Amino acid sequence: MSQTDPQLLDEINRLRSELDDANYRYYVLDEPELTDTDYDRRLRRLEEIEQAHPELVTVDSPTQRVGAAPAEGFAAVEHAVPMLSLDNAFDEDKIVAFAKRLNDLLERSDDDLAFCCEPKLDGLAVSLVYEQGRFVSGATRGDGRTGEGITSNLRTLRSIPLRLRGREFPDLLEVRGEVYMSHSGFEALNARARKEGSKVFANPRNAAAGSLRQLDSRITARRPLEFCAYQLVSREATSLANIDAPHSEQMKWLRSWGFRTSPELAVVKGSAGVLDYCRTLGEKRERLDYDIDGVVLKVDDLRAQRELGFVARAPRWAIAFKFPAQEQATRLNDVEFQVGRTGAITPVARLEPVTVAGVTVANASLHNADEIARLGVMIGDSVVIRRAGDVIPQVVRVVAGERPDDAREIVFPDHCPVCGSAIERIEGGVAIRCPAGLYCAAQRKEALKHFASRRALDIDGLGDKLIDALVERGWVKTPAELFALGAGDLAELPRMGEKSAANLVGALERAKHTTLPRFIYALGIREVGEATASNLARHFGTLQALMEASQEALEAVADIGPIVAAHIHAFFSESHNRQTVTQLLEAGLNWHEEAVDERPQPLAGQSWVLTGTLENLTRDEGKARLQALGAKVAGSVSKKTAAVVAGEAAGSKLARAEELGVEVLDEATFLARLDEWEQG
Ligand SMILES: NC(=O)c1ccc[n+]([C@@H]2O[C@H](COP(=O)([O-])OP(=O)(O)OC[C@H]3O[C@@H](n4cnc5c(N)ncnc54)[C@H](O)[C@@H]3O)[C@@H](O)[C@H]2O)c1
Ligand SMILES: [Zn+2]
Repeated sequence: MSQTDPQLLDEINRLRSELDDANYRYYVLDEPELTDTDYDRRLRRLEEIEQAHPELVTVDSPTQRVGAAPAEGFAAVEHAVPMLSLDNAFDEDKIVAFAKRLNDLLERSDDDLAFCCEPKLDGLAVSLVYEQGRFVSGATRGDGRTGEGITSNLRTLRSIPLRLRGREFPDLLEVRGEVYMSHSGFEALNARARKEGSKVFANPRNAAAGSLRQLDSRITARRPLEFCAYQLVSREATSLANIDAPHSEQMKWLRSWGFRTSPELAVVKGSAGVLDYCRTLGEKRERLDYDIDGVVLKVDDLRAQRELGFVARAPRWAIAFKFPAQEQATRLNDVEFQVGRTGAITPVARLEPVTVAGVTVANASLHNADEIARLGVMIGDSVVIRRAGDVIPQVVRVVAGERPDDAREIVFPDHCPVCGSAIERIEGGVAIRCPAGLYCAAQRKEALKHFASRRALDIDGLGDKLIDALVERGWVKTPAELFALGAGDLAELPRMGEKSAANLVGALERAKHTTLPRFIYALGIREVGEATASNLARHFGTLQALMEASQEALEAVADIGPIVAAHIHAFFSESHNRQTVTQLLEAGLNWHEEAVDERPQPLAGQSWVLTGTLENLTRDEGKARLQALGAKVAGSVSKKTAAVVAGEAAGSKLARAEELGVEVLDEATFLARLDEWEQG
């Protein structure tokens, strides 16, 4: 036996220990550190060396094994038929070579073998066992021979039938498939986690694995997991005519028994058909609402499958064509703060451009300060970026051990990077925003659209497109400038004749005479809707008094809590906003300050309760109309309640009202009374 190069032995040992480590992190902890690309590169290198030196292959080498041993805490479940991995093809040549190899083994002369192609879902493999059509046990793949018993967790997935449909199923049946999480489910789960400060997952695969391998199945039940079946493993004689039916046929049986199978499944001929399928699905990948990392192609003919058999860790009759990875590592060059259309300020990562799943990525979202703290990221770090479908690329983690000496802390601004207004901190200081909606260039369009809208200043003819054009031309920077527009200028805009220009000038002139509630609402103060604007106007009487109100004074207003009070206070504390108000008054906006108090308040001092579903108006509208008449709207019924409005399917509140003898109005009576009161 020849002497083996000690350096090569070193490399083998290092690769094996790195891969063992990566497997443990990936399959057991659901917290990989390597990107899949780095993992695959190491595995391929090890395979290469072992191929050249077969004498160095050991049974426990990562090239010979599947997954990782089951984690503690779960019952070990032995698989009757081992659950294997798949061989990979990273380029088209390898597909052609694969088809050729099979044709040689099967002694076929033409490249026209039928393959069943399916997306390779990026989740985790599970096995489900059915006895007499009932789901009796389910397990993860584990190390291929022994998996983790997770029956009660799997029972919570709605796409796993607990009883099979129809009758033509074997008495003992094993079905395999992938448990995964859709992009939308994943985004929703992470958004909730960010809000609650709980664990944020790096990608849908980790989220699916972490959710499924919970010791408490109530947690699994709340996670948006799906199951897609991809293999029938029958363990027993069956009443079905031909258990050797092609794989694609068996997928149809699974569907008839109530399983979901991939809608993309197709049977194609030869390597040309496969490559065609892979290219088409590759283009479609972007539009799917779930992660796929490639295409699995399986020989469709079961007898041929049996003839081909298996190698150490994978069947010989199937291969996975891998798409470009959705995660890549790159350098974080800088962090900039972007002001959104509605004033939310978000940190954006400026990256060393990197190709992720076929697209160059130079920016990624960092969400907020909490997310940055969670990631522990600094400028200069090497970070892993993930891009999937049309979701904005995300920074999912920092690559450990690669922080340069000159790495810098990410510092949040205290002034808006666009307009310089003092920043407002909301939601416990996690989110920040620029409160100068009508002043800030980043928010100009949205703020003006709101300002001109029907329930605000109601400027007839000033639609969204027109506002976009005015802002883009730089003609209108502040709302006051709207009132300086001349008919001559306006007539030059696209789709504006002289007549409509003159009409708009007239509408602007009319809009100057408004009411205080409309004016307050038009300012676009965060969380100040129409009802709150009316309450503020009624409470303070004048704009001046509102602008000078302290936080406590604001909290004393009906239905205003500390958060809304803080928004209002921050708004009027910002000098740019005060300047906007002054400019509007100078432009001629006016109202009768007393007008608000002149409205009748026949329900002053009364407490009302709305319950059930109303047909002709929303709860909020009902509430706003009652408040405008002076009533308070409460959430529970007591002896002091003046009346209860009971809509469709009213429950305990209606019962309580009846018990206390409180007056109950149905919707029709309520609407009729409202009309009467409002007309005075
Ligand atoms: N980043 C890391 O540290 C790390 C560690 C371990 C593994 N990995 C990743 O996992 C891959 C290896 O994982 P693997 O051993 O699970 O094998 P695999 O992902 O290459 O293929 C086998 C698996 O494919 C899945 N699959 C999806 N759709 C299928 C279909 N239609 N038919 C059959 N199977 C289908 C099943 O879960 C099956 O177990 C690596 O290539 C790497 O990308 C990454
Ligand atoms: Zn700003």
